[in-house]
Amino acid sequence: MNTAAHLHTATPQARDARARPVIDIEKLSLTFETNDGPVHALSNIDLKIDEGDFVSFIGPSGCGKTTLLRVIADLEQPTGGRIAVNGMSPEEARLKRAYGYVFQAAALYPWRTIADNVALPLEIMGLDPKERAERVARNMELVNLKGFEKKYPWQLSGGMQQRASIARALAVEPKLLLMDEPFGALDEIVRDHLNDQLHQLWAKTNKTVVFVTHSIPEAVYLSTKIVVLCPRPGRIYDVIESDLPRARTLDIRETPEFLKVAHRVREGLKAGHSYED
Ligand SMILES: Nc1ncnc2c1ncn2[C@@H]1O[C@H](COP(=O)(O)OP(=O)(O)OP(=O)(O)O)[C@@H](O)[C@H]1O
Repeated sequence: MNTAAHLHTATPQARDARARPVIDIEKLSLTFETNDGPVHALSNIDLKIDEGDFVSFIGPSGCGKTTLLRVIADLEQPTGGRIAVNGMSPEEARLKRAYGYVFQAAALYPWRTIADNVALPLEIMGLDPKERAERVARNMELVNLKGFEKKYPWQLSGGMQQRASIARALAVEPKLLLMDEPFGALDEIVRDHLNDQLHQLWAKTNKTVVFVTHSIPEAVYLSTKIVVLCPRPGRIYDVIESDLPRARTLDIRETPEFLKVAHRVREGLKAGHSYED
């Protein structure tokens, strides 16, 4: 672990905020009671995420990545342990709209234009039309969708639809962005492009991002911290503090430093993997 290098490259705001983690999880567990008996989705999870961190959850299918993200978002209730989001319970954080959530599928309403999809949470919040229009324009520009406001979702490519769903999550102006495999269904080239854009967006806005993925290069390219999970029960196998510079381009994937972090993630995945699956 290279905490010194990590702090050295953090912005001043990120350093100040390190006093209190954005997400603080202690001894958290979650067991689903099913007809086939209990499923131990999460067991004994300890994790701290600081402001400005980009944290990826990676691990084999069923290791609890989505469940952990949903616990942070107050979409699942833990059965044991403690979790605080911005010093509050996940429920309080949700009610205060402390986070934006991006799902695996873009989930845009086909009968609304892209701009109207991005505006939807702002309508629900009751923002006046002028502020709404400003926020829609600002966030569509952030995800490079300027000029596509009047299009309908089906007129856009999969990658553009996913960018629109990111703009919708950003429109509520959360400091925390929770993303569940947002690029999983896209081809490699589009995914590379969106990884690059997401990285730039994160660097520009200094948001805290929690990101679920199955892809080692994606996790290593995007993250300041990589959490490797393993299944049955779902638990943390390794937490890797990346010492790659915060300013990166996709070329970094060819460097020995990148390959070293990727190797450690791969070793963690192998060790925690059951080949009976
Ligand atoms: N609502 C539920 N009821 C019962 N079991 C559930 C429920 N949600 C998830 N599980 C189980 O909890 C475990 C963790 O699931 P989860 O979806 O969090 O894994 P994951 O790592 O995100 O998997 P994937 O990579 O396939 O999306 C799995 O065994 C899953 O079947």
